[in-house]
Amino acid sequence: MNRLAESLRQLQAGNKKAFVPYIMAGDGGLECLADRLVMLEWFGASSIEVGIPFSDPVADGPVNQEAGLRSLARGTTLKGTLEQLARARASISIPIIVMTYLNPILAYGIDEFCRDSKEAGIDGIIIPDLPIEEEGLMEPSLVNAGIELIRLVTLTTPPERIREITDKGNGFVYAVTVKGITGGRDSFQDGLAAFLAEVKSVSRLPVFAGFGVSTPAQARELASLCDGVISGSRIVELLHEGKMDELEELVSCFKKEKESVI
Ligand SMILES: O=P(O)(O)OC[C@@H](O)[C@@H](O)c1c[nH]c2ccccc12
Repeated sequence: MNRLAESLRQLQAGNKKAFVPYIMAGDGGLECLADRLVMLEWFGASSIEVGIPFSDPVADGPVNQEAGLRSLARGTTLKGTLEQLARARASISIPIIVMTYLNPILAYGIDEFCRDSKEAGIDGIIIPDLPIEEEGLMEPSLVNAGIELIRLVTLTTPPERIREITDKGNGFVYAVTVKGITGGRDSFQDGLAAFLAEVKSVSRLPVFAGFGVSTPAQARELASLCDGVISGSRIVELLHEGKMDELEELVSCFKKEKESVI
């Protein structure tokens, strides 16, 4: 069983919610990536989503876009990121999920990317601009490398397509909770509870929800409707501003809850 499947099994067995922080590789310098991953695991992250900077990140809001630009300005490459992830692998045990648009993979070479990702100990991958109709392009190499493709469903995905998407793979499904791009929101969209209930009812996979989670209270609210939450822009911001106490408070929000119950 791969690390991601095992982690999902443990969460379910322990009746625990997952908290998945997203960070931009190379923001703050690629040399600090491994330390940041170790810190996030220590704070209580269940998995970590690592973004590859890209010049045209269509799903990203301003905070993530700026982090990507800072990272690119420092010369971050996909190759360099995979090397740092390989180095980090020895020090962390939780799953690593890479988020990248398709173009950097095509430029790197699909087979080479899957091979090097496997060697780096990457467990899953999110490719927001790869529709399921085009997955054939990547699938054999990913399967060969034992890397799970994490697929997205959104508020506008019709039910039959949600079923089709969640019938695939052995990871989790990423339920996007807003109509729009990544970034903080004051409140969640109307109809969100019904949407997540629908995804949960058709999905054989655990359902993780993301987009717009910036506070522990929002994370708890959302987690009551699904199996885990993903938080990106706020994490990126707190790291950039060096607000480590607040970062710990957010990342550990389910861990603390659990401990205080005991
Ligand atoms: O930033 P938010 O609103 O907290 O959402 C998570 C998000 O940043 C992260 O999962 C992500 C970053 N870039 C993406 C592109 C597509 C899908 C997801 C993402």
